[in-house]
Amino acid sequence: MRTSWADSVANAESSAFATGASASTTDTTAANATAAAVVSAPRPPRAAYVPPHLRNRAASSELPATPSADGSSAAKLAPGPGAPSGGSRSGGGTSRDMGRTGSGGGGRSVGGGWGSRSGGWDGRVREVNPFANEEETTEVAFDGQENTGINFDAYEDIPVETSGDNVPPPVSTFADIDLGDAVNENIRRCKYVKPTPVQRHAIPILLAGRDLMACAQTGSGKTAAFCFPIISGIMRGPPSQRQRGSKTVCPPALILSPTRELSIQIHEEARKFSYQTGVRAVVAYGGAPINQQLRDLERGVDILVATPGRLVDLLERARVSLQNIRYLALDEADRMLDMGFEPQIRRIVEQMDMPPRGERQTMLFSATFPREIQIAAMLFGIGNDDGPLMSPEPVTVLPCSPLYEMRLASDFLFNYIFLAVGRVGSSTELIVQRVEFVLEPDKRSYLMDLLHAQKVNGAYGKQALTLVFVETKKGADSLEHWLSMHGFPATSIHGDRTQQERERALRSFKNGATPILVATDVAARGLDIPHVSHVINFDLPNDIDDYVHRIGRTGRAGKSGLATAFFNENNSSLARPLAELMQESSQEVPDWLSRYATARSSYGGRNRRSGGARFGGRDFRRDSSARSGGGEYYGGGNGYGGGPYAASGYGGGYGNPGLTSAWD
Ligand SMILES: Nc1ncnc2c1ncn2[C@@H]1O[C@H](COP(=O)(O)OP(=O)(O)OP(=O)(O)O)[C@@H](O)[C@H]1O
Repeated sequence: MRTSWADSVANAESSAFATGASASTTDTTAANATAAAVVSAPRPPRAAYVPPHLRNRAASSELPATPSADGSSAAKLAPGPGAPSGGSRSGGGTSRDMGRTGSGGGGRSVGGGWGSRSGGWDGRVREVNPFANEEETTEVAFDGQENTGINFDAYEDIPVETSGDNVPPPVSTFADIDLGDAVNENIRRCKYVKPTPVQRHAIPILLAGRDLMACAQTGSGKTAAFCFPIISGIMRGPPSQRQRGSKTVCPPALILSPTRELSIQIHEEARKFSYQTGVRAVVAYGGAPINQQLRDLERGVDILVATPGRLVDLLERARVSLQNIRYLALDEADRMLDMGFEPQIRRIVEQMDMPPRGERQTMLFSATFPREIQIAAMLFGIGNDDGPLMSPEPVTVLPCSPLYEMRLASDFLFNYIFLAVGRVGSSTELIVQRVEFVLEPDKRSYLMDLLHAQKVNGAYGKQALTLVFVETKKGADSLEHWLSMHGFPATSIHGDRTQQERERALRSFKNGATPILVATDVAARGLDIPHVSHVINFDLPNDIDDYVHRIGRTGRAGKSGLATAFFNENNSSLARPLAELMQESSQEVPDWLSRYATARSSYGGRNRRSGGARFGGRDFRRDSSARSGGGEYYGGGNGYGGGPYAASGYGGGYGNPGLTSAWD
């Protein structure tokens, strides 16, 4: 068995080599790049905020060009959100239809059409080239690798489901979407040749101004799927406003994510996508000096990428106002709506000055959505323009119950479109999954065998990174120490490390200095680290969705990867969903795991997110039993405290205070 591990490891790693670097490969971390932007760059002179629509004009106050009559791009998709006619959008901000009606056309005329956006920020604030650092380091670290090995064909036969009213059709190429010359140039710089399936579907939906709940597999390009339409909408929209003399900024777009590192990463991506468009992205997250972030905000912000805790802080200090928000994106949305984040999210979205749903455009993205969130979206108010399909009143809502989480989701969306690329919560077949039965005391020696196999096979180095997930922060420290003592260069990331330490660890992992990263769930979601060829679940999580996100740190952007899990009695509640997931992803399920799964089902054990009967691949507005309020999920009227979810220990993952994920 161990020999087969070694083979798998070797195969996965040579395959990682063979497939080459991802489109945006770099061996510098997002944090590094951020630091480069913030620290190394010469500090630009403080400047008054200049809104995007004015930034690419000559210093003399030119009038906007006459709307272009150029029909050449008329056949292309153009953003719907508030697309103005005649280049002016003022006065249109209050109706429910704000940003909903445009079907293209008028918006492109601002400033004489996309072609006239020469790019660049206001002359007084220098925009650092987000690609410069990357190009340099890419040459050094990944010499000889080009972005040609990305196997996006692997996604081609994935079933796609969309539902909702009047779903805009997907596009086939980036050329089919009128994102503008500057964004197109950035797509080229990113070396994106064609849109991934989630991008093909989501971008037209979002450009049409519709709310969206989108689920697509890890590593399939969701970040660009929500960033491109936001950038494009901002470029075409009204200028961002700020009262003269006020220190409060009012960005038109807010992207929330659950961890600091993910926020940094999204910000880096947004900076690339918006380079020379005049759209300015700023990041704010906890653990870093707030003064620096305040100064950055003062220079102007169109897209604020933030973690919820730090955002609440900024709102309380009145340094940010949400009154002009037109685009709200929740990345890792299911996590953001989970118990741990709920108070902050509800506060941000409902209790501050953010325009209500219907007046802003809301987008929820994740690789996993528990079915309760989908059902909630259906039940409480996103059914259609006339309002909720069902009144929420008859249902008892207990805080800390899944229904509470469901209500939260529904509070955000308006007449949304549901998009599922692949089965909701599924894992890509690009990841080879192995599960080994390993008793607790044997785990370290098994791990050692795996790592030795990698070393022996000669693929141990910069381009073959191994991510080891453990359950606790203490466990992470201890395993890191143990590995280092045994000659394996390792570092760790978890919630007890300072932000500086976390960013340093990530950097040294990414650049291969310490090719083993021991992590808690703080690194489970969203992080896009090139060359992670092996994810080891040293401790399995309690929740199958967490497993999906963890293993999704490998096998990204069409590349293959390997995921190994150590399973024992302590993980028996995960046996069934794990076996199902593996089966669905065409993986070999060991007999002993199937037996565990069967035994577990026979006495009713079930992981809350698995739900046995699957929550996958469909919009729950179509589920008549749910619609009627009866059936499996609403029967009993017990406020969701028990039923299928009780057995799995709801909240046992992130709800466990021992497993802090740094969300601030
Ligand atoms: N159209 C494209 N062509 C080539 N590469 C792409 C394309 N779109 C995205 N990528 C690359 O694919 C990788 C994964 O993208 P991204 O991080 O957005 O995935 P994701 O779906 O958000 O994953 P997760 O669910 O783990 O958060 C990134 O390196 C990104 O640059």
